[in-house]
Amino acid sequence: MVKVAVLGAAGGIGQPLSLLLKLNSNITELSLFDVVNVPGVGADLSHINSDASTKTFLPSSKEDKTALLGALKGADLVVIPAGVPRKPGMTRDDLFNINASIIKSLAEGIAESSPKAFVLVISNPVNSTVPIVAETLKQKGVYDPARLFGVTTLDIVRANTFIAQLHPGDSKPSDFNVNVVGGHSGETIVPLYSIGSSASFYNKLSEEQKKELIHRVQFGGDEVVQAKNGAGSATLSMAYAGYRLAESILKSFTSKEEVVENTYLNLDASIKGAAEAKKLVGGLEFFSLPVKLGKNGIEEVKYEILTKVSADEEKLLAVAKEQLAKNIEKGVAFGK
Ligand SMILES: NC(=O)c1ccc[n+]([C@@H]2O[C@H](COP(=O)([O-])OP(=O)(O)OC[C@H]3O[C@@H](n4cnc5c(N)ncnc54)[C@H](O)[C@@H]3O)[C@@H](O)[C@H]2O)c1
Ligand SMILES: O=C(O)C[C@H](O)C(=O)O
Repeated sequence: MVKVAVLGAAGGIGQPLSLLLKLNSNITELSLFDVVNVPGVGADLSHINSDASTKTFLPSSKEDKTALLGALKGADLVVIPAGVPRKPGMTRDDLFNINASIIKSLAEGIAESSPKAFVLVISNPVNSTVPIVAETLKQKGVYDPARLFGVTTLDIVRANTFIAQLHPGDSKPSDFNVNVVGGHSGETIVPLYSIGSSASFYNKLSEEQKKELIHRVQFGGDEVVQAKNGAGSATLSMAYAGYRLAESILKSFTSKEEVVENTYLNLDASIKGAAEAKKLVGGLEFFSLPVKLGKNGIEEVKYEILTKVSADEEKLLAVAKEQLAKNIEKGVAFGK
C-alpha cells in the first residue's frame, strides 16, 4: 500500500504530475489537494482504469485545515508543486514572499498528519523553500533529513537534452545522465559535463560552445518563461522530472540494484557521506548531489563526484556556493 499526496494538484505542474502518478502501479492511493479546482481534476483522473484510487481535498475557507490534514493522513510520499510561478523579468527569488508562507503552512500540515512521509519540494525558490520545510519540521520535532528532497531533476533532464542537441546523429538525450549539482536557480546550477559518459561529447565542443551549453542549463527555465510569455513557467517537463524522482524513490523500496538520483538535500551528519560533502562545499547546509535511495529515504550522499571536477567547474562551484549561502540563510531565517 503506497499513498502519494500532491499539494497543488490542480496547477500547471500538479495536473500532469498527478496523471503520471495515477499510472504508476506501485501507488495504491493518490490524494489530491489544492485551494482551487481540484474536484474536477480528481473526477477526470478517476476515470482512468489504472489501479490507484483518487481522492480530492479542497478547503472550504482559508481557515479550514481539515482538507489538508485529510489529504496528508497516512501519506508515504508528498509532492509539493503548490505556489506561484515566474513571469518574464522575474527571478525565482522574487517568488519567495508568496511561496515561503504557502510552503510553511503545508509543512505544518505534514508535521501533523504525515510526519514520516518523504517530502519532495518543487515550489520555487527551491534553494530557500527546502530549508523552510526543514526548519518547520524541526520545530515540530518530526524532522528526518533523509526524507526531505528538493527537486532539481529538471536541471539534469535539460542537461541531457541540450548536450544531445549539439551532437545530432552521434547521440540521443537518453544516452546521458549528466550530474548537475549545487542548487536550482541560475548560477547555483552547476552541470558537471566533464565527468562520466558526457565527458567525451563535451570535450569535442569549442570553448564558446561549452560556455553556451552551461549557460543554457543554468538559465533553461528562462527559455520556457519567455516562450510562455506571462502564462507561467515549465510545467510538462517539470511534471516529467518530478515524476522521475518520485518513481525512483518508490522503485528503491524493492529494487535489488542501487537507485541513485540527484536531489537538493540537507547535508546533515546523520546521513552517510553528508559530513564529507559538507566539507567539500564550504560548510553549506544544503546542496544538490547524487544520493543513493532506499526505503528509509536518502541512504548515502555520493560526495566523491566533487573531488573529480575540472578547474572550470571548480570556478562555477565557487560562484554557486556564494549565492546558495544567501538563499539558504533566507529560507532558514523564514522557517524559524
Ligand atoms: N523545482 C523545479 O524545477 C520547478 C520547475 C517548474 C516550476 N517550479 C515551481 O513550481 C511552482 C508551481 O508552478 P506551476 O506552474 O504548477 O504553478 P500554477 O500556478 O500553475 O499552479 C500552482 C498551484 O498551486 C496551488 N496553490 C496555491 N496555494 C496553495 C496552497 N496553499 N495549498 C495548495 N495549493 C496551492 C494553486 O491553486 C495552483 O493550482 C512554482 O513555484 C514554480 O516556480 C519548480
Ligand atoms: O524557471 C522557473 O521559474 C521554473 C523552474 O524552476 C524551471 O527551472 O523551469
